[in-house]
Amino acid sequence: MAQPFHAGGAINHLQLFDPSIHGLGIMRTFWNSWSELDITHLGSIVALAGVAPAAWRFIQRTGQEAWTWIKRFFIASVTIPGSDPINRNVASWVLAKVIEPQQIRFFTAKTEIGRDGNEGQLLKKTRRSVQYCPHWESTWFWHSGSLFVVSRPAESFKAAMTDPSYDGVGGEELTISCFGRSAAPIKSFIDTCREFADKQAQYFVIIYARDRYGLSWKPKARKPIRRIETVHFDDTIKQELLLDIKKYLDPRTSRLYRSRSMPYRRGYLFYGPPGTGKSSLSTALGGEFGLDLYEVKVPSVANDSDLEQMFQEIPPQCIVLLEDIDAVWSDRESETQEANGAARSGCTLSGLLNVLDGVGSQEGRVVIMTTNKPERLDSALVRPGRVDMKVWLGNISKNCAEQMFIRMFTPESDGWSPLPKKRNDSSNPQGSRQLDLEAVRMLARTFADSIPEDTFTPSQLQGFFQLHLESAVEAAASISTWVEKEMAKKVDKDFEVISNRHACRVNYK
Ligand SMILES: Nc1ncnc2c1ncn2[C@@H]1O[C@H](COP(=O)(O)OP(=O)(O)OP(=O)(O)O)[C@@H](O)[C@H]1O
Repeated sequence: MAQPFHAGGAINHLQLFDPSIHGLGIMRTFWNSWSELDITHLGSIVALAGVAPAAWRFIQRTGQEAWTWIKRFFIASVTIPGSDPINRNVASWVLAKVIEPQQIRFFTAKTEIGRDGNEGQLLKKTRRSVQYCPHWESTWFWHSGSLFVVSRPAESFKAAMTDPSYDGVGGEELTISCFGRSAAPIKSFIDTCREFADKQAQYFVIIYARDRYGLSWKPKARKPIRRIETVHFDDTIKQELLLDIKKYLDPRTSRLYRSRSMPYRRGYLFYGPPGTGKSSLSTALGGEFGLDLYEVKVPSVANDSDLEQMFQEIPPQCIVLLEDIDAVWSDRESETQEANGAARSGCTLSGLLNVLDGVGSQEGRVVIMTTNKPERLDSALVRPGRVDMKVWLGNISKNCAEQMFIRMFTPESDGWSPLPKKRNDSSNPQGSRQLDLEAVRMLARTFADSIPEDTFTPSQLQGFFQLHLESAVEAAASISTWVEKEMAKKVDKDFEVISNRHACRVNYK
């Protein structure tokens, strides 16, 4: 009998699925044992799976194309650069009002640094708190009757996360889009975000610093407001300073300056030994007047154009803190300073004067310069118009030491008492006895009597309090011994030089 012809030895396609020919019988039995699926359908499924990715790519491309057209004709959008303060305002609003209520499940975790926390816990690496930053690329929400989309590129978020000082809010370019042919709803949305941020920020000062590449300003820390009363120095000078800044920030002053063609700016110099509160006072002023703080570490500035760039990007109405301003030398003093091994900034004196006087500086900023070495400053830098008020922050006076003691041990509403815990006191299971404010005041006077006038820095005294925080009585009793020990220590040369300046500070002012 003639056999059917098989081209190229190929078998008939019906025979291909004949279980008796290829031993597929076992597989078929297996399939049938747990599924109704016929093995002959497998080919179609495999073919479909092969087509699916291409189909998905097609749908995506079509979607993107459609989205581009929708954007072009039906969507308004505003892009906010990562370094702008509005960026942080919008990011905070989106986090609080959209992302958190959605109970997002995707986070980036990193060890929290530079935050106030439980000091004891911070000593153990494994106990350091973890910061969880919600991970989102774009989010949709309704606001005041309009549909909004806020998106941020994932790449810039990843880059921000590698910055150890990043606190997880803002700092990446944001694009806000809304359906409609007008950007007005977006502008009103941004106003809402700013009001929201203002309300939130009333308890915090935001400190901006250059990112690690020196390319843009980044929020470095959000510090709880430090009350100005917690920075101890001459009360009269403190009141003068507060009044001066208040008057300067008054909108009428800005109008008056402008109408008389005067540059609207004000400069302050805080000078004194290390640890006397120059940085603390600057942060406290930020809180007092609701201003953000832009920190420039002068010795780290690479060159004049970097400094100029920094100043151009600083918004109006903020504090610009130029720390360690003595690192800027004029050409004539360069050789002697270098021989002394002093730190030198990459920017020059003329570069600094240019940014202080430049167009960008006339926008209501408060410029604060700090130095430990006022004698090194060029007279051109501290002339009126660049520095309008000089504030000496020196070693602590008896009066300030007394105030500091009262602040440290004033009984608080949480039931904490400034007395040592009495061991085995069964009548008082919590071991605390109340010490009223009058008793604290009396101890403060005894304490201050033991402190020599203008000898220790406030930070040294703070160090002492850190050892005796549990008990006002113990602190008052231990101070004489501490003073003796500290006095016996070798006095640092630099301190002597600065202390001598104190004597001629009246001339300096
Ligand atoms: N006048 C002060 N009143 C209260 N606390 C102070 C004062 N001066 C310093 N301290 C405390 O000492 C620490 C260091 O203060 P701060 O950094 O402000 O000093 P500084 O003068 O800026 O020092 P440096 O010149 O080294 O930068 C802070 O924790 C601060 O609380």
